[in-house]
Amino acid sequence: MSERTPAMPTDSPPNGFLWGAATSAYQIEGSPLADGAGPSIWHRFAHTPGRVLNDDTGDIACDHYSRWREDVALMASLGLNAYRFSVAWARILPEGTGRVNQAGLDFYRHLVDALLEQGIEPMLTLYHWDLPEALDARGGWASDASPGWFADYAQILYRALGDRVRLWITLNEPWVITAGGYLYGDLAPGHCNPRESAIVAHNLLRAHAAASASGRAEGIERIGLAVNLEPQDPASDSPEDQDAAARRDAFINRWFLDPVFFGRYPAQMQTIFGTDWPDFSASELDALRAPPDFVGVNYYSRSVVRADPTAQPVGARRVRQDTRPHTAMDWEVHPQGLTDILVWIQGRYGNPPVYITENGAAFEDPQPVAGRLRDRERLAYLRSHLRAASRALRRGVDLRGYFAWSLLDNFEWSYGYAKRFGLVRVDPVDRQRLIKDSGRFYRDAIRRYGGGR
Ligand SMILES: OC[C@@H]1[C@@H](O)[C@H](O)[C@@H](O)c2nc(CNc3ccccc3)cn21
Repeated sequence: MSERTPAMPTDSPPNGFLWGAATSAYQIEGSPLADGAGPSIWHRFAHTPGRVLNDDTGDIACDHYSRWREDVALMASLGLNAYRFSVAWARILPEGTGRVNQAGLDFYRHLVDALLEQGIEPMLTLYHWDLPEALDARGGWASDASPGWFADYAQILYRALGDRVRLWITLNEPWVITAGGYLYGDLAPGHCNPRESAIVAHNLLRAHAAASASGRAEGIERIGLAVNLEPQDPASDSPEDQDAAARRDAFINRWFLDPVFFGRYPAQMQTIFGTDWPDFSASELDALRAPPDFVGVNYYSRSVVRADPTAQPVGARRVRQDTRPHTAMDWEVHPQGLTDILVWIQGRYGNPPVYITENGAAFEDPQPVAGRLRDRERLAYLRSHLRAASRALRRGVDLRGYFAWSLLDNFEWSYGYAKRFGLVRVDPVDRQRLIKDSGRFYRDAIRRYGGGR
């Protein structure tokens, strides 16, 4: 099969299937303080020496804030019929609450209108990690007031864009927000405090429920939650490794989905956090129950897990599969894990509608030659994972769309610009866009199997 022939599933996805790409505000926009916007925790974090590789910042990023018209045209040239993006909260509410910055609302309204003119369905993420700095100064997600702040912000956007945007996501990856920002400290705001992290996770769940309720009140019908999911395969059939994999499964995959679907935390959370786990009342737990209208699945890889009492707080660690291919993030390439996790959702949570809201890979790209960039590894990753998604469809998973991560090479958080996930190259000097071979493959696959725009 040649690289150009999209080796896609034999059976086409259902009618209305979305073929998209995903980005987030701080990673692509640049101009973080333009037109009245306030600073976010990522603006502060990236400007703190030593926090981001090479001290890179999102001050320019992909310059999408200026180039958004060009980027919508690029999406149309790829044949996308959907685009997932996030709104920078501090562009809308520079102080996080109170005064609304009309220029911020105008930016996103123009973007949405341009997408719709091209027949591209917008999927709007309300929060993709960039909390307004002013709210972090008031306790951030650890504050009991944070769910109310978030619901008020969401309501402003529902009222401004609810007549144009049909697909909404409250939070992107509450697990990463919690673990990266408050447990391990490698992401903004850079805290390392287990008890605080458990409170933050609880407030994020309260915030999802509050923003879902305020969306219902505004007549919004499709509100989802995007979660990073990662199958946890035990390294051996020993009870110790089986238990370790079960703990890490609860910690990563069920910490947030069980509460929103069942109104309870996984039993292992008490074991993992010990005395740092708060004593939540029955009513506090029941209030977390807010089943999403769809689950956004962000899938990249799986983990093979071995018990390790020194690897806290879970007592488990990943075992690198040295004989298997890995991406530039050192994540194993394991497409079967996508099928497995989609079937797992189907069985555990009652076959809810699902979108793959992120799937992609960073690799060391070759330099372009004669206007062509041959990113063979990323193309192969994309092909194998589209096939994996097709296997899930054949198993009856209610899969409604696929969003490649990412449309553009962009700011990869604490890695800065050193890791590139884009289907489209962004030149580090002049930000010129160049569609890579993986982007061409995706375009051909959409032409061949998509319903078209
Ligand atoms: O790392 C690639 C992307 C990132 O650019 C997105 O903003 C974010 O939504 C995202 N989530 C994951 C998967 N989960 C993850 C796990 C541990 C640390 C960081 C991310 C990968 N990615």
